[in-house]
Amino acid sequence: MEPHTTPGTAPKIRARAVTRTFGHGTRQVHALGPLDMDIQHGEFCCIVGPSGCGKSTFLRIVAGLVRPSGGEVELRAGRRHPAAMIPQDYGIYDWKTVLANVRFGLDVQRVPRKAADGRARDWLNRLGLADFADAYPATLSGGMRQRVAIARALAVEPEVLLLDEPFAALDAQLRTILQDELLAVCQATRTTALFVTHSLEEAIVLGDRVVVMSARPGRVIAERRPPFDRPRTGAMRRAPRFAALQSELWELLRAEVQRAGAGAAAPVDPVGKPS
Ligand SMILES: Nc1ncnc2c1ncn2[C@@H]1O[C@H](COP(=O)(O)OP(=O)(O)OP(=O)(O)O)[C@@H](O)[C@H]1O
Repeated sequence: MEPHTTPGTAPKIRARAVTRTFGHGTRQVHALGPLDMDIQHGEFCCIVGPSGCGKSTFLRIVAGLVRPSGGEVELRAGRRHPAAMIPQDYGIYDWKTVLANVRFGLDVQRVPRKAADGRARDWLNRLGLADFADAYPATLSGGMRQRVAIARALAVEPEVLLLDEPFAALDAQLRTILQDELLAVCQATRTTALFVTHSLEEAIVLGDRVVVMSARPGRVIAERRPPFDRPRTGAMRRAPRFAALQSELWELLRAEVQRAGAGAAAPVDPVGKPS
């Protein structure tokens, strides 16, 4: 299986010895690291790990929202096509229309209004929201709000997409639909993506690579490459190799949670396995 990456080029994201602590003195929490990670151009990299191990912290460091306490992160994205983040709570603005939300990043980039509207409408079309351009987010379902967040992030044509459990609040059916949509879009645009999830199924469906983190402070303890060719379709979920990899990842995480003791919570998910 070949990941849809460009070989021989410098990594799009390069993290070296990244650590982060929060608080001071006896209240200090060592949240992350030291962590090393390279994410290649066009790669879709999923991160799984016990709850509280520092996944979101790492993503926020890559996004430039949190400073690392030690080490460094290099993100190679141009000013015209920056990194875009989709946070857990979608981060859409309730006082703006759907169209204005999707156009938001383009307004920040000072793209002229007509062009920005055109691009925003194009993404609304692609994500099935064309009829809701003038609606306000409060009138939308959770899945539609999530689509708005995806459309807003993709409208700036980011070179790097950072996603923090974007589908966590959705029901299983909608989650599957949006996974497939995200997969299709990222494959078509060859966007580099770093995706944090608690769901092993989601990680295998979407990832060229699944990185497993230790309990807090999170470090990389394993990585696996789902053995499925691209373009992938949702049908891969029924392949025996899919279930085998899901079980393998589950065992890795279970062992890590046991090693770390009761302080670390197991991930949710594998069908047929305890959560
Ligand atoms: N701003 C903060 N101030 C203090 N502690 C923080 C802060 N942000 C994160 N932490 C702590 O750092 C640790 C890692 O948190 P983080 O949210 O990165 O974990 P996570 O792996 O994303 O967790 P989950 O899977 O449950 O979402 C946790 O112990 C958390 O309480």
